[in-house]
Amino acid sequence: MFRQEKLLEVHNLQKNYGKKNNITKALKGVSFDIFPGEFLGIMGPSGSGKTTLLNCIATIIKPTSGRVLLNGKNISAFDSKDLADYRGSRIGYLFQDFALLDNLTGQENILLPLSIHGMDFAKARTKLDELAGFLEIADILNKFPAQMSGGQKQRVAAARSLISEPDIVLADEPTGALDTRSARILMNKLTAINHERGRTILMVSHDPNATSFCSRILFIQDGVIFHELRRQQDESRQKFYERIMQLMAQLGGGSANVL
Ligand SMILES: Nc1ncnc2c1ncn2[C@@H]1O[C@H](COP(=O)(O)OP(=O)(O)OP(=O)(O)O)[C@@H](O)[C@H]1O
Repeated sequence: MFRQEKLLEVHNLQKNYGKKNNITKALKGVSFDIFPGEFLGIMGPSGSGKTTLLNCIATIIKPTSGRVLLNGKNISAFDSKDLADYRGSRIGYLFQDFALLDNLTGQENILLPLSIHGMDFAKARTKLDELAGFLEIADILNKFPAQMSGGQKQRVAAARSLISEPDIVLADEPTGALDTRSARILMNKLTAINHERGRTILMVSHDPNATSFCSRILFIQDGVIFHELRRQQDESRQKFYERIMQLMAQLGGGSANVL
């Protein structure tokens, strides 16, 4: 029988902050797999460990114990060259607050990772033009972040996260700083990146409107994954949203309609 290879494996990840009498156990043994082409959401309330989990996968922070494997390779065993390649090319990162450099234009922000990791200029230019068209940011490429709307900034950040054609895009509350309309535009773009381009996405969010775009959602609370929801084939986003809300009703309230 055909068995799909796992793209990313998270094995029993634990992360403690602080020392001795003042320890916060942010992750208490988190395990899951991501398959190529998935759009996986991680949902959980504030302080449940979502950003900690994403930052361990991105190697921004070091887990206390446990392993993360990309294409079967343990990322904590990478030498400095493999680690630079992993951070620079194999993963793309989308932050809630965009993390654009204020003194660089949109285009310069997008191309920055490539100039650090040395992609061929002509290839980068072609890729930039293609992404700018797709993300509808072609007319703001020469603007500075202060001259862009929140939605435009996040689409520039999305282009930056995709320019190196990473194996996986890690998104941390990418709609958190956006109004409802900009959030929906961004989520539609991320969905198209996933559906039409087959790019794998791991997105953490506490917002059911955002995660209703995902194909599967893991729920985390107090550093532990406790439930999984899978979007059925042909299930509408409204129906999936309602199932997310039903589950969340056990933890708190919410609105019955997608935004
Ligand atoms: N650098 C740190 N030092 C100490 N404790 C931390 C640190 N970073 C996070 N924590 C704690 O770890 C726990 C998990 O935090 P984390 O930021 O991963 O949660 P989150 O689910 O992303 O929350 P939010 O949705 O509010 O961003 C929280 O109790 C938090 O206070």
